Amino acid sequence: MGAPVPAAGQRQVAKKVPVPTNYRNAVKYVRLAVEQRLNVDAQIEQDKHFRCGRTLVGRVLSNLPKIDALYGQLELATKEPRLDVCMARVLIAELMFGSGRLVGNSRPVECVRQYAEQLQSALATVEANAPAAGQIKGTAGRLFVLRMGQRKKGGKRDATAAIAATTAPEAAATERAVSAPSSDDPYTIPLHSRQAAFAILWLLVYSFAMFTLPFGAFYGTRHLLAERFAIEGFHNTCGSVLAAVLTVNVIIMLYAFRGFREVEEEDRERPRFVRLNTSVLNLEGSRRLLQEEQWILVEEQFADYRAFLERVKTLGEAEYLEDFHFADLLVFPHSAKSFWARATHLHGQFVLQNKACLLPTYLLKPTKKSVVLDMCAAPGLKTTHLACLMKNKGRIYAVERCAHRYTTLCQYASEHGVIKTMHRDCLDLTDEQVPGVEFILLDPSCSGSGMLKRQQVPEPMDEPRVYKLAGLQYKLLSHAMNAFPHARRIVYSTCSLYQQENEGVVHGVLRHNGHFRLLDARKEFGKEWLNVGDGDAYPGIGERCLYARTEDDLTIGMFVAVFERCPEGYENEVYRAHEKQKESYERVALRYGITGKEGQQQEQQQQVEDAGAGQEATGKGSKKKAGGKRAAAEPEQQVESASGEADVVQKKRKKKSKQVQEA
Ligand SMILES: C[S@@+](CC[C@H](N)C(=O)[O-])C[C@H]1O[C@@H](n2cnc3c(N)ncnc32)[C@H](O)[C@@H]1O
Repeated sequence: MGAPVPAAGQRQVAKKVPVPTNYRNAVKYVRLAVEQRLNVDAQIEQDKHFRCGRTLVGRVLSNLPKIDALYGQLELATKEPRLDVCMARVLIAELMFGSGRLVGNSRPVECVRQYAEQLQSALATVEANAPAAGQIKGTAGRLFVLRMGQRKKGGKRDATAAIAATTAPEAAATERAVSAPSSDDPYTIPLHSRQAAFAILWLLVYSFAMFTLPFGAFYGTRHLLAERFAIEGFHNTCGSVLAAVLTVNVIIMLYAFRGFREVEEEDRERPRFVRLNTSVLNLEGSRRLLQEEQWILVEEQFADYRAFLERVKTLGEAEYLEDFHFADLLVFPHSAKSFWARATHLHGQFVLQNKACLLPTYLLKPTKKSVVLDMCAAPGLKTTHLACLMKNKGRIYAVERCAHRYTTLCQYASEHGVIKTMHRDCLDLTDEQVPGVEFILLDPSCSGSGMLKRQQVPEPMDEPRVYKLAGLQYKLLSHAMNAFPHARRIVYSTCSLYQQENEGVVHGVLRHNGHFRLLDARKEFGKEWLNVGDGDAYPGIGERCLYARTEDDLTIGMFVAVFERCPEGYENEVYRAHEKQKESYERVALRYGITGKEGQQQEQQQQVEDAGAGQEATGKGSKKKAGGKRAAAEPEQQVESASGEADVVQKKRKKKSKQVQEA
């Protein structure tokens, strides 16, 4: 088998290296599927010791025609008679369509490895000869079934579809065509249309049930009670109504149950993110550890972020990816949740943390040995990530005011000498207590509307609460900008999707703090990112802030804004515009003999009227502009509310407005 033959008289003492268990197991199932035409799906599912079975076996079966073509083209049957054909299939699949490398030095592995280059060049010919989508119409009915299976089950795609394909070799031969349906295939129904059709169908079924079954239950029970048990009158009616009510409730429960099931299905697309604790483990080490746990690293290259996300959605149950953006983040399928819950022996090296939470820490970009302040630190996931990014050098002050959360923070921080925890209110903090702070992370309490649970069971916005939170967030951000004279970069983040807590707060704070400016977070990030804030409602602000969105990024919802101290003598544009406006208010005030703030009220009123007139004249465009102005005015109002001035100001405004009208 290609292994060097020992020279005459030379004794060979080489120990026989065993073939890795995963490969041996895969060979067993491939043999059953290919030679005996068995559906091994259920068997693999039950084989708890072969967790990566779906991926390994699926990979062979879904590429079987190409693998066999490669096997034939290289004449492996004659050149390597001792190499078992199923073993060859598994190893070629791994090498050409899987991780791209083989584990260990067993003889079959060494044997296939030596053909790696030849296999690579032969693959181009084999792929060129593979049948195109147009050629598969004869088996289109079967392919339709395959597509349904592939799209619906996501992570289970490989094995299920491939095993079905194995039972029909002609269908398997078109695996490539299956994964890229052609527009001229009449059997392909777009996924969204199919989902909508099913939703409507189910709705019809339930409404039909709702309008028929309770009546059936009512009259059936009435009849039964009267005929069989001779119960008439009031008792009969009670029994019949009870039966109808029970039926209604059962239907409602079934409907709700279906809803929960759908949420679970959606969950399945969401990955489990795991961060490396780079203080104790590097990427290479993580690969080794995970391989020992039978995880398979998908080493594909992605053209862009969207292509990566699509691959994440179809991760096999034993596969994982290294993240597209962050080198210290790994992406596992949703089903890995239970593995990570059990794998307590790995919790020191790996940290369960959502990808969105890495945006603020990466964007803070603390330099080596710098002084960082994490104003709202507990439980400390971002703090410990900062410690890793800073390679445990410099100083991180981690502040938390809530006692029990502070205890958790201390536990997390205990491994990182660079973190100094402080149990206090960060609004009382001054530069003397945390000397020389240059970088500030502010991740304050928020409504949490971006958390998955809140998104799955949406509830209406609690406006007074959000209003209050925005006031507090404004106060904290203002404090960050003013209490620490050496602060040069501030990152503000929330796990809220409400603009009031995000762009609104940023706008309010820029307006009153000319010495900090808002950076373009997308540019600062330096990599492809999909979502930014609302630039229509908050021009010059929205488009500079980042959002992570569950529906796109498969993460929790998160907002991030990055501020930088302005150079000497420079003030941010929002502040300058506001100052200019204030001057114009003062001029109005002088004209009418009222105070500056009241002048502002007059001017704003005039602007709204102007916008209204413009809207009438120009339609939609002007309406948007007016909306933008109104939205932009919100944080100002929130600040006033936070300091308890709002009512007084309102009353004064009304009174003076009346006076001016009279004048
Ligand atoms: C969203 S959590 C922070 C999460 C944390 N950054 C992480 O990634 O693990 C907000 C925290 O800020 C704390 N907090 C809120 N206001 C505070 C204040 N004025 N001073 C200190 N901590 C505060 C809350 O108790 C809460 O633990």
